[in-house]
Amino acid sequence: MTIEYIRYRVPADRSAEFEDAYRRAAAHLAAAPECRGIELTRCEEEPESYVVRLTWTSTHDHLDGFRKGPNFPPFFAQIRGFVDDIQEMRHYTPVEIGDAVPTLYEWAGGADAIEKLFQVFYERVPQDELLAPLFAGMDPDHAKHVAAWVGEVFGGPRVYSEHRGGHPHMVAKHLGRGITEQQRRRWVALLQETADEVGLPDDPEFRSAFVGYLEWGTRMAVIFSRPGAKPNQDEPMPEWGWGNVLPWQG
Ligand code: HEM
Repeated sequence: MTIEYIRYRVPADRSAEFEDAYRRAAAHLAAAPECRGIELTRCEEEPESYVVRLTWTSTHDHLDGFRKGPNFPPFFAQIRGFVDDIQEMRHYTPVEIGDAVPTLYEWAGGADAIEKLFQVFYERVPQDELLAPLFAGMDPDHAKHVAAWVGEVFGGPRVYSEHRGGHPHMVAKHLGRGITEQQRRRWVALLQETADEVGLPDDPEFRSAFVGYLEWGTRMAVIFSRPGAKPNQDEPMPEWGWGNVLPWQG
């Protein structure tokens, strides 16, 4: 993850035009898989100063992917008139200083809690008539692997990326499996029941983020598993957060 800061000094009589240009440009960033977010801020003390904060999957993805890809020309066309107003345009690497808000991984109880969830879940799967056939040849360490994946997605250590082939490996494991909508729903329902059974936090904020990920992830798994599906295996690892609600304060 790389943060790019672009600092502008825009004369007051062009500020509305500048903000509109970025509103239009943002649509082309939204279409780019390399871009994970954009924020435009205006200085309160000196309204001529603006800072654009762009989150890229990596500096390489920005420079070699986005800049050379189809979304750059229409993006740049919107903001090219303000290039001379740029005062700084550089990439920054986030420095780990701890976070005021815990990750979903920490809130869930870390690696032990997530492993227990999937251990119990995959003990139940072979007894479920809809799911059992899909998992008949399951790797004996499957629960551990899925726990490593989910832990990483929820903000935990990069175990799956570093030791299990990351996103491309996970995608490959679903290819050609033909997962049905009924099976997807059963997977989600059984995992939620298991979450209750193993005592995963049940506050509304955590559970809404958890179920949000399950809905998204299982629907992606169904898409990957369709006959002839050709998913983009270079997609970066998903990163899941709290969404619109912060952790429960009691
Ligand atoms: C959030 C949703 C899901 C996540 C995070 C997930 C995660 C994973 C991961 C990480 C693997 C590869 C494990 C390894 O490295 O060996 C995998 C494999 C697999 N997944 Fe999923 N999956 C999801 C949904 C589903 C659903 C809905 C189904 C079917 C109902 C499914 C069926 C399978 C099967 C059959 C395998 C291969 C198991 C084996 O033979 O080892 N997945 N999944």
